[in-house]
Amino acid sequence: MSATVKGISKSDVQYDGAALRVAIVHARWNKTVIDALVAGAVAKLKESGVKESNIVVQSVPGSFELPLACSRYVRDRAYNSTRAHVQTSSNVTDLLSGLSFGAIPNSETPATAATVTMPNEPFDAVIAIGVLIKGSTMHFEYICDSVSHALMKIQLDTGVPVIFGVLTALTDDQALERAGLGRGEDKGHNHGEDWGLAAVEMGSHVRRWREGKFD
Ligand SMILES: Nc1c(NC[C@H](O)[C@H](O)[C@H](O)CO)[nH]c(=O)[nH]c1=O
Ligand SMILES: CC(=O)[C@@H](O)COP(=O)(O)O
Repeated sequence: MSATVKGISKSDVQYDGAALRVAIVHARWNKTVIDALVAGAVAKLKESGVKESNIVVQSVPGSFELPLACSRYVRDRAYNSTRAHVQTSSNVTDLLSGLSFGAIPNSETPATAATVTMPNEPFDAVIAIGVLIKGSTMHFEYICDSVSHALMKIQLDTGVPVIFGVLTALTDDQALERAGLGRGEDKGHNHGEDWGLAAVEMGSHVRRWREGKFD
């Protein structure tokens, strides 16, 4: 039996991630697999030159929560970059940008004279990581379908790449093998690595396209 034809081919371009900011939003269901996938993605991001300080990792309860979280990392960051306010007396650390935030000014706590608008660099790509394993009900099907469509909508609506890192496995072994943790002779391949590389490539493409470079 010939080897499978499946799998992604290597890009003939080595994309440089040095200037990129990437968010990884991951679910917490099926932790053993999730942890391997996240580690694989982070490893390839760093190998591609993405600075550790430019990699934000955020967890959510389950895959069903991925779209809302990803939309906030994409939409708020991209559309509300002027809303970021930094006050001298910071009391809240904003995980999104690593800046210390005072309370966002409002009628009770108006912005102080020291409030400044800080550049709030948007993320170049967001990697959504989840592991769905089929159970005995239709819950699996409904989550897989709704989450995949929602993540696609976010990226098309915003133009920010949302890498689909959601495993939709029918068995534990299918999930384990796709994280390089196969229990048989063939350990499988860690798909998280592919997602890290995809984030760097797509983030680089979007930057070039934004500059009008389509060559
Ligand atoms: N069964 C799995 C879930 N289920 C939980 C949902 O994703 C969601 O958190 C809950 O319905 C509350 O809204 N999530 C996974 O990521 N993987 C599963 O296998
Ligand atoms: C993906 C799921 O939600 C699934 O694991 C839940 O299992 P069950 O269908 O047996 O409730």
